[in-house]
Amino acid sequence: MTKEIYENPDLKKERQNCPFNKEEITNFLDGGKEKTTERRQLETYILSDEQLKDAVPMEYLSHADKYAEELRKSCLLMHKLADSPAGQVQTLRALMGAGLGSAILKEGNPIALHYVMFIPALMGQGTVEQQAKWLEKAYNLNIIGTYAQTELGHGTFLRGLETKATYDPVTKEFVLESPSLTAYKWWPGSLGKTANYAVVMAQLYTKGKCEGIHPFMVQLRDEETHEPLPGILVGEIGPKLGMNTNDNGYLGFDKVRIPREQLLMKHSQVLEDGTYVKPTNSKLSYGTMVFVRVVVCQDVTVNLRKAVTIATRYSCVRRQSELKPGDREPQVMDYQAQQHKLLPPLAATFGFQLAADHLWNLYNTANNSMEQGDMELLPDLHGLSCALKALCSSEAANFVETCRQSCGGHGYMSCSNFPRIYGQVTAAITYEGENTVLWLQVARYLVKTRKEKSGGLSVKYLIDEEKGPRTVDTTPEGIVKLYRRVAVGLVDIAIAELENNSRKGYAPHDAWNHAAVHLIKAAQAHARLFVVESFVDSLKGSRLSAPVRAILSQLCELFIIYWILDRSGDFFLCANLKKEDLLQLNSKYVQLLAAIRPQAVNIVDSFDLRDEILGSPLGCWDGNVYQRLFDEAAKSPLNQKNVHESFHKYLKPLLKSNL
Ligand SMILES: Cc1cc2nc3c(=O)[nH]c(=O)nc-3n(C[C@H](O)[C@H](O)[C@H](O)COP(=O)(O)OP(=O)(O)OC[C@H]3O[C@@H](n4cnc5c(N)ncnc54)[C@H](O)[C@@H]3O)c2cc1C
Repeated sequence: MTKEIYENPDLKKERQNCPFNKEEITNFLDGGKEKTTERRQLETYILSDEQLKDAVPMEYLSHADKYAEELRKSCLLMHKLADSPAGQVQTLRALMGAGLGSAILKEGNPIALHYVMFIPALMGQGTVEQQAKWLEKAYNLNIIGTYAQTELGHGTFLRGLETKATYDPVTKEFVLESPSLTAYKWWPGSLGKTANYAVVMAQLYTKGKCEGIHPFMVQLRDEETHEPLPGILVGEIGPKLGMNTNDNGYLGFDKVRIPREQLLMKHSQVLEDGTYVKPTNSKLSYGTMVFVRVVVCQDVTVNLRKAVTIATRYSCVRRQSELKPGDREPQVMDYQAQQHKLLPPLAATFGFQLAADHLWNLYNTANNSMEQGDMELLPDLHGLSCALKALCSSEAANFVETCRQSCGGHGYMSCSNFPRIYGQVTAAITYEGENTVLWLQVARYLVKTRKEKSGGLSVKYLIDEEKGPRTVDTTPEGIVKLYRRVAVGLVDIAIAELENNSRKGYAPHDAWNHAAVHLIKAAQAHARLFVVESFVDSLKGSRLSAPVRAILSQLCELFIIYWILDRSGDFFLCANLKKEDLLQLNSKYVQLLAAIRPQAVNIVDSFDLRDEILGSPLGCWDGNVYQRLFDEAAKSPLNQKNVHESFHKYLKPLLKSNL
């Protein structure tokens, strides 16, 4: 007899009569049927290993024990790589990401930086000889590295970094020094306890002149004992909002000597006599940055999918209050207010992924021309990747927090997994380029393009003016036009502000600083235009069945209207929007909420996120929320005895003291 699998009756009902094929959406998101099969095989291979499961939930371990436990699992995963059904590269990508990887390494992977930053830095900055010397060792995990750039005193402003590497032509060595407390490296992941090597960014001094920031390969710890080498002062920076087992660290240098050959010399060199040879092209490292930012967009999107799945399933299980007097309490998902919280982030997961895919395709096209020596497309792509990274991370962080709030009190439990998901997504606002700083870089590119009438593909709309009457058309294609008008209009407002500041007598840098609010708005509008355009165009161009196309088109429309309603002032100001248009969009929006509501569970099911990946009693496929919450509470160390020893030590004396 087969054991009947429990399924919450409300969820069961939600899943009946699904008008579209969920598997088709799964395949669409995975990038094809074969990719889905491959992913599932890999998930089964990894998640069925008992040794990779937590005996005790992470929350109950000390800071040090958490690190040790995640390191144990991380090393075990590396041993499993060789037999993986998906191949090493695919498996590594999955294990470092927000999906499968986070099911095992919930608080962060202590060796992630080795793959995410150290190896790419060696590949991007090392000469062929340098790669031959270190890459194989790195791939074989004979050495584990990190990327040490940020310091206690400086993150964004790279020219302000203080770590010094002074060339000594007598010994043909560089001398590394941290001249002050603020010069200490602070933040690099894996640096605290795990890595024994690092690519260190330092100011290069030779022949008495500073040549700016350069990458150096530095051994930090003895390969046998793991003790820090003489002159290396290294440790962990302590607990953070999230990602607590990434052992982010600090690092100082007390006159550490390294051979000249440890300057990574692919782009610039120091000759034996100390002569500095400049890089031929300053844009050469852009390619890797575009790649990393696409990965950030994909990861925050997966995290958002997790949050939306948890909140949507829970909202269909949870019944609360009274909608119709005297009736049974409704599922909270039936409140329009709840739909307004959850359906825009649900739609956003598609918009962000399609935009990231679009950027990835542009990157591959640009790479081909780069191989022919043509670097022209790269600055444009660089700008676009900054814009998309900043938009996806900040919007996803807000949406994840809304999902948490939508689950009421239970969303505040650690076991809901919202705190961890939020911790990961909000970190992406700061790393790989702090978002505000990225927005301002994007704005500089937009202003330059608009003023000089010259720029790349993504900003062509700033050069080719819209022709014809500026009517308002609320079809998806018409709405794209409105976003375009807003993007152009906000750039013009920022330029006017800059000119106004100049007229007031401000120096250019002050004029820029005093226009920052407008500049950032313009950059954000540019990023939103890219997402909206990618979403609309991708659906037009795809070979989807009619039912899948119908639901994705509804999500697309909902999302592009949601952003207009949220920022209607910009559309009144720049896109010729009238009160009647806004009212019409408002009623379209609420109609779409009602139309999508019945399919919300089916859509999140099509994300195909296993319970282990969701890691939340609120979001499990079976909807057995209350039993699972109780099971989680039973794991609390405070529940192992009826009376805790602290009662006798502290509470009882107080109770008996007759104060
Ligand atoms: C989870 C996590 C992991 C990290 N991992 C690594 C790592 O592996 N290796 C590494 O080297 N670093 C790492 N970092 C550091 C990260 O790269 C820096 O935190 C980031 O570059 C921001 O620098 P900062 O912290 O010095 O902030 P600051 O630059 O001091 O920024 C502080 C505030 O000032 C604002 N600001 C700064 N400059 C400007 C400007 N020009 N105009 C307007 N506003 C400005 C910012 O917007 C921000 O609001 C990590 C950080 C985090 C949070």
